[in-house]
Amino acid sequence: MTSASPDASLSALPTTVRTTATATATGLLTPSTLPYGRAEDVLCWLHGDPAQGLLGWGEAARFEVSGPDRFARAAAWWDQTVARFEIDDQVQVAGSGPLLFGSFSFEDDDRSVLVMPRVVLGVSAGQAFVTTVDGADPSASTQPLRSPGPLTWSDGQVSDEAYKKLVAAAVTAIRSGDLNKVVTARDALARAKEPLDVRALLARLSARYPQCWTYAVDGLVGATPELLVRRQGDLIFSRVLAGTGWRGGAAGSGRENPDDAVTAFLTGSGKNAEEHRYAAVSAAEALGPYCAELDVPDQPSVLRLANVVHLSTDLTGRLARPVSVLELAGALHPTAAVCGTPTPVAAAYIRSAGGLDRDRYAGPTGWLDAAGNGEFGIALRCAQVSGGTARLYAGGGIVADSVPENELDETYAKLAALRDALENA
Ligand SMILES: C=C(O[C@@H]1C=C(C(=O)O)C=C[C@H]1O)C(=O)O
Repeated sequence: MTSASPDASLSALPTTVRTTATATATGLLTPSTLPYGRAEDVLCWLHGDPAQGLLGWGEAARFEVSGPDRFARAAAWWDQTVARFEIDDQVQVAGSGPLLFGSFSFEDDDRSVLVMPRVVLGVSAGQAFVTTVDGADPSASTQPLRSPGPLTWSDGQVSDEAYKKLVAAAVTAIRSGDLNKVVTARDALARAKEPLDVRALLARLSARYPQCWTYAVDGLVGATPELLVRRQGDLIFSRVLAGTGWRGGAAGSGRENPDDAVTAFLTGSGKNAEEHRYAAVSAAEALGPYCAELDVPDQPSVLRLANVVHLSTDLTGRLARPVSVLELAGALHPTAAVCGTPTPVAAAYIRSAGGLDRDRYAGPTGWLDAAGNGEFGIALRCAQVSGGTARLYAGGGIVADSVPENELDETYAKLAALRDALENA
């Protein structure tokens, strides 16, 4: 599925893109700068404290695509589109000039969405800038952030009981076949009386999770700790996570994991270390063919977030030839962290197990510029927001000795990121 034939969509496309420096202080790149509007209209990529990154609104161009070649088709559409622009980029930093936000489906046959905003506010390397398309007015008529008000919670497609059965079935399949690890997932639904203000969720997420990348593309909103790939010139970076510990109070589950035991559990557990090593090596194998140099640390580090801790490995490399961040994201997806191992066996198991429709959850989500530089995270710790409804997603890696109750707790700990943002925004 594409939104239109390439020629038809190109004729309606914008022609001029202009980036100028602004005096905006770094601390002012906040979601409250965005105009209030539908969840689907908010575009965001923020990281750090004070936050740097990109906020976008308005739709200058959109491309929807599905299929196993969706990354290549999106890259071809963007190259063709960019070639027609008259570009005046007075800043020349990461994210300046023509910019595309994108969010790809986990499975091949669901919808992936790419949106070029009409206005972008950015801060990169301490430099603030604004990009406008076809002379768009960059001054947003802002409104105060709106809190969601009282929420009603209900099961999504996969209830607590259904999730425990899904985990138990996965354990049986792992013990009896050639599957080593598979990532199962579930959802939960929150309903508010009024349409949700995505800006308020983003503000809460970026303040609480500065080490994560807070994102929004076409209503998919979250703060991911896992950066699938960054490409800037010939440098690449990827943060691989696998292995999760969580603090007490998995959202009222009654089963607690004491705070000081978490790191010891993660670093002391052979199972976690082995699973993590496998995830890091498989990411390195996907990136290797593109790289002249690739550094893979021997030992993982511990990434501490407000709700969970993870084993984490940062890969850094130098490309052997220029290649779009979209091609790199396509080569890495799906990683062992969100699919399992061996990849084809785990992917087939996920399709046949009758669990959750993932849509864009666990798919690559991020941005790219005219030269194919950019950043794509894995869409985790997220919700699909539409009107007053949010569908929250969470999952975890299942291995031969996984225990369904513990796995359910792990999803609660992961869901807490969005749950807290909804309840306290
Ligand atoms: C699948 C999720 O997280 C992934 C699974 C992890 C695990 O199994 O330990 C850790 C981080 C992520 O790679 C999720 O957050 O929904």
